[in-house]
Amino acid sequence: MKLFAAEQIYAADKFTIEKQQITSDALMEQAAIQIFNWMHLRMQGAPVKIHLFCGIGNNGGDGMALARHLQEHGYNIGVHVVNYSEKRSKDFLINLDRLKDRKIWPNFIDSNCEFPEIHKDDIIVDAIFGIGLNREPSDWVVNLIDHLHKSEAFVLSVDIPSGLYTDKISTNEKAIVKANYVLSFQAPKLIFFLPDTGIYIGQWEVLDIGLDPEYLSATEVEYEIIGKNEVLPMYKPREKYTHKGTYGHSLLIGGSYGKIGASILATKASLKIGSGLATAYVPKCGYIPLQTAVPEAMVLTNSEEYIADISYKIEPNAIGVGVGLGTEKETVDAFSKFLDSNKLPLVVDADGLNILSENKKLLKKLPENSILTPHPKELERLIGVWKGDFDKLKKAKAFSKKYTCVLIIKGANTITLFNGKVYINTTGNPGMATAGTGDVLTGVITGLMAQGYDSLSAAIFGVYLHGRAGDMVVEQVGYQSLMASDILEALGDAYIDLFKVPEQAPPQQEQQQEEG
Ligand SMILES: NC(=O)C1=CN([C@@H]2O[C@H](COP(=O)(O)OP(=O)(O)OC[C@H]3O[C@@H](n4cnc5c(N)ncnc54)[C@H](O)[C@@H]3O)[C@@H](O)[C@H]2O)[C@@H](O)CC1
Ligand SMILES: Nc1ncnc2c1ncn2[C@@H]1O[C@H](COP(=O)(O)OP(=O)(O)O)[C@@H](O)[C@H]1O
Ligand SMILES: [K+]
Repeated sequence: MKLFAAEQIYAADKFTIEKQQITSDALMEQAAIQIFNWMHLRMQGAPVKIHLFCGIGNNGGDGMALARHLQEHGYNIGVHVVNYSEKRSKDFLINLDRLKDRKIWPNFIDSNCEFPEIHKDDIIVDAIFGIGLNREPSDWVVNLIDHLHKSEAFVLSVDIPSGLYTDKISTNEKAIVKANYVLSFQAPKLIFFLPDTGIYIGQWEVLDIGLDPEYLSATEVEYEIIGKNEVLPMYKPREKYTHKGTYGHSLLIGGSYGKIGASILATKASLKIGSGLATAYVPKCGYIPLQTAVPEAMVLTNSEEYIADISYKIEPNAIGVGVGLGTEKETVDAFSKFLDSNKLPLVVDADGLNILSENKKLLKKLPENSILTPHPKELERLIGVWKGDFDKLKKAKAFSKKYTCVLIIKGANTITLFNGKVYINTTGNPGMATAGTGDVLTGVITGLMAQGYDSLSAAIFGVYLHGRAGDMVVEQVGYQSLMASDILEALGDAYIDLFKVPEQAPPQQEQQQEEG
């Protein structure tokens, strides 16, 4: 799914208004009706007090229009205009008049006013700022936001939590509304998926407000979120008259004394994801553990406790290097020598990345389209420290461009970057924050490349399947007990799940379930 920049949303807005020959307030009305329907379906006329805090721009306009619909359906509302500027938008004013026509007199709040009392069982609709925020809110608005938080009432934010910019990090975290739920118009926003800003969003949902679909599909974007719909077209089915040679040979280079488990996990993952053959290249101390733990794999050994040379006579189709590798001087030299002769794009993880960070000149030896899979600390060693997520993305993009590599930034919402584009994964959960899950990912991606997936597809699809396996297995084992081996076991389920159509309960039924 595409993630649009604020300017692209404004442009789509303008295009839709012209094409459909409607007024901008008609579009606002559509947006407000969508929010109203969402609330009405869930609240069914419940007499809960709803406080609507509306700014003076179009986000506030949405709030005013929503207030009118709520009032018409008998809801118990309080409308507060957060009067932070004299420059009120045209559609805000139209909706303010429509409220007044219905004898609803909003309470105007400015720097000198007392804030309204809010009970913790009330509902707050946050329509203070939307995607138009362009400077830090005044102190009294920050105080108001603090007042909203102190009430502990449920916060429903319109479009985005007020106080978040769409393209930079706020300097004042107190100026940002913490939303329990965000109803976002037309498409989710990038900030929902980044660690610095995602913390302000409990849950989110997209409401279709009718922006022109053709315009949106023709609009090129930098950011995309990856779910089942995006990965399904990548899937390569298995044909009847094929054999193990058809599905490639994965080579996993890594392991050192005390870290042989990493090689076991990665090697096993490459087979589990469908590689026809797999070879583990490990120091001799890994021979018996590997042959025992993964009888399906072949094992090549070198040296005793860590790898001191990388040479082999096999012809792998994909190579993953780095898990449990260690950073001994001889290992570094072996890796460097290996890079001189190797032509295959690599999957580099863990100590492979640490060696690259310590010896940046080696980066130039990476074949084009290699995949680097750093977690945030490894990324920092590669690209240096960053100031906030947007700076991180900028630096990561520049790095991926400079070395023509696919960069996978692991974490909640793992981000894959390549060729100036950014793909944000939607699977995975905090249960996966546990030893060895990254090793499994390395094996998964290597195994996909062995089967002929190009680097970018292997990265995006691998990250998706790895996270999906984590999501499926966490339902059985729980967050705390999830271990990397559990993800391995669930990889098959993640494949099968690709072809399951989600069961959608009709709204009526959904309602009954919620009540029951
Ligand atoms: N195409 C869409 O997605 C639609 C968007 N709509 C709404 O329109 C919103 C955007 O509206 P606006 O562009 O009017 O902007 P906002 O309502 O987000 O911001 C309010 C206005 O205040 C000014 N401002 C920004 N930061 C300020 C600050 N710190 N202190 C004082 N004033 C400040 C800005 O210049 C802006 O015009 C969206 O978030 C959404 O809620 C809807 O009305 C329907 C259509
Ligand atoms: N909070 C989280 N939510 C979703 N996925 C997570 C979370 N924490 C970690 N992960 C995933 O788990 C894996 C951890 O990899 P890594 O840090 O390299 O672990 P290790 O080195 O122990 O194998 C990555 O794929 C990452 O995306
Ligand atoms: K808002």
